Amino acid sequence: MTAIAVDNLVKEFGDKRAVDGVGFTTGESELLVLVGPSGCGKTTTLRMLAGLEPVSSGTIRFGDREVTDVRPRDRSIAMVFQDYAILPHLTVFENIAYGLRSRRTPRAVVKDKVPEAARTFRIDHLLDRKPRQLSGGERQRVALSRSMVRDADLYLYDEPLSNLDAQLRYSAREDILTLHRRKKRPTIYVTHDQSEAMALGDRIAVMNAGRIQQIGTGEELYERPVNRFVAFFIGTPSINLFTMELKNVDGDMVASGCGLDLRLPESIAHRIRAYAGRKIELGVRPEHLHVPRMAPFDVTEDNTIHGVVTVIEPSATGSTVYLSTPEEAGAEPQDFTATFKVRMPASYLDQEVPLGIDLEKVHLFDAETGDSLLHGPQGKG
Ligand SMILES: Nc1ncnc2c1ncn2[C@@H]1O[C@H](COP(=O)(O)OP(=O)(O)OP(=O)(O)O)[C@@H](O)[C@H]1O
Repeated sequence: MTAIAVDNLVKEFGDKRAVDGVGFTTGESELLVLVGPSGCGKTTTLRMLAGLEPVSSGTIRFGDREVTDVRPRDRSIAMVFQDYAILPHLTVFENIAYGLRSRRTPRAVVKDKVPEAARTFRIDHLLDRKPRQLSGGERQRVALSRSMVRDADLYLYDEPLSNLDAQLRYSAREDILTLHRRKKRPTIYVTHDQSEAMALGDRIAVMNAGRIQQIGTGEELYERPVNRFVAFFIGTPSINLFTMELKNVDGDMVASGCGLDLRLPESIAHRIRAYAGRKIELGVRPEHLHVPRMAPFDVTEDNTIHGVVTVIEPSATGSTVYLSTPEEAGAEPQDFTATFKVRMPASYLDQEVPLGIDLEKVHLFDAETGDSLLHGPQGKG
């Protein structure tokens, strides 16, 4: 079976570099998600893979075969677009069969495969309908059925769920995983939604400004982001970032700033002594802030942040609490977020509370470059 290898892919539109040296390989049955903010070059990368957009430079290989300049129809690709590309004048059956017919598939095969795919996606009772008689979710499943009937070397999805409401999106994710598990072929899935990326991807490539910032499993990206961008993009609510200075205080490494002096544990300190005197951003994920009496570690003045509670938002699993560092802390107040597994009573609103920071789990980034001091090319982890 075919795996995909993309090397140093560049796309320029005039003097705009939309894709700037993208490279990755996929496993033979891997689902790789490209995720990133609007305009970062995801769709352009996908269109180059499909052959719909010529590359400015770089190579694309499907297994042993270089396809960089091969026409789209000779690439053996099945693609599901954001707008599903469903033909309004054809019935559901004919829409699903479209790719097979255009490849001159024998009638008997079409007659078998189309209802089978429609059954998989629970639209077999709609085969005679026209697209205008379908709901958004049903149309989306027509598009999935159409890619199901094809035996392609590569499956591509461009934000196929963005037109669906939240509930349908969850069930459609399952449909996509069903299709992927049946096909066991490399699949590239584009989305701007990090939670969708986490739910679907075997691995995730986070893109920004035309480049892949990091590729890894959801867990790797979440726990070991190589830079501030990845740390901030992955995870909801986003990681809290505090601009601070690293100090060596009698051999201890202390992160100082925003009214805080945080004594970093030796597990982190020994990796960053060379950075003493440098400006950093300290990243704390909202779930790594703890009410002192419930913290799984000792809360002391070396790991405490004080915050005035500004908003308490109940969530399915507890509460999300928005806070601001108190004014008298000797620095500009800074907003930050904490998530708790329990409901915080409304009586805490406008109150100042101490929270323990799990310093074993913090992230440190060079304030200038945004690179992690702990993970990736600059770090040792
Ligand atoms: N045909 C084109 N001509 C000129 N510029 C283009 C063209 N297609 C894309 N671009 C530009 O290239 C950049 C990347 O676009 P692309 O559509 O790949 O981003 P994206 O990450 O998929 O964004 P979105 O999530 O909004 O679809 C954008 O700045 C876009 O304006």
